[in-house]
Amino acid sequence: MVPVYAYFGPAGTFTEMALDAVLRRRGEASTATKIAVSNPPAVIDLIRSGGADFGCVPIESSLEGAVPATMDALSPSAGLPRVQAYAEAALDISFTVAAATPMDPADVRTVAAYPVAAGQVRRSIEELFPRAEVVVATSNSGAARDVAEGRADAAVTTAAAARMHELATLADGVADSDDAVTRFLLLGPAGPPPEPTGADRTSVILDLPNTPGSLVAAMNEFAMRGIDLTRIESRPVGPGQYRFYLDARGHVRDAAVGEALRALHRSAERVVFLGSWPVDPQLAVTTAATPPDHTESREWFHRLLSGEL
Ligand SMILES: O=C(O)C(=O)C[C@]1(C(=O)O)C=C[C@@H](O)C=C1
Repeated sequence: MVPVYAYFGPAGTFTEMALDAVLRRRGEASTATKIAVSNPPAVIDLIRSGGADFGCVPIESSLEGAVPATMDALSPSAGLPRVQAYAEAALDISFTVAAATPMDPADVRTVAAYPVAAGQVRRSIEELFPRAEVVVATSNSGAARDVAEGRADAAVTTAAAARMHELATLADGVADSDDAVTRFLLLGPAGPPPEPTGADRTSVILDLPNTPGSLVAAMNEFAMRGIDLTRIESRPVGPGQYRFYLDARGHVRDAAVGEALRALHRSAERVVFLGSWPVDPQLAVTTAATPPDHTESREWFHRLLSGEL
């Protein structure tokens, strides 16, 4: 059976481009069945209910930070199955501003933009369209549809969505920062992680006891084993209470990472394993310290127990 891949749509979003990049890497670009879903939590729900085999969602923008809707949906509430990440894709992000027909920038009064996108182009839009007001769209591709259907004069969108809706490009390569990158995850149901590649990322969600030092202690399980943390986020779960999301360099099958996770399981109220997967080559860092080799110490310990030493 051909796997079904859900993504945050409609067609023409950056999320679809990220999914296409992952499918090309997996050699499935021409065979996969793709279905567009209206928001990231709905993609995750579809995986949990078995309506899709995999799903692609944005997780983090280098300018706007975490995508809260994705983060919250990743943490399963009681009784719901865990989802797991199997791959990531990083995309350089710049936007196309398009209108139904070519028009004078001074005549643009409303610009439809998805809020995460609006945050990445605020200054550029003020400069390009000084008389425009930004109106909310449901996605980057949805912004183009808003223009095609007459709800806004111009859209902050993708080149693909502008083409799909036969819009006229007013500006291309629009971004307040020229090094904006958004990272996307390919999610699926819980299962064995892909083989270690030597440049992997492992991600966990932690519910920690509300006691002094519990977060420091959790981070120290990585630090003391020489494991580099690449991301630390929190999301509120109640007044003054937080859930923590930690990404670490390495694979759960690396002895050091496995030991850190087992230690967290002993001390945390809940550890949700979000997966181990290859880092997108664009984000690979070569300077990180190499974790100490745990194989030798484990063999030493086994020999000690067996009385060989
Ligand atoms: O995939 C899209 O086009 C989206 O609308 C999502 C999204 C995001 O939520 O981060 C993706 C990339 C850009 O950073 C802006 C928006």
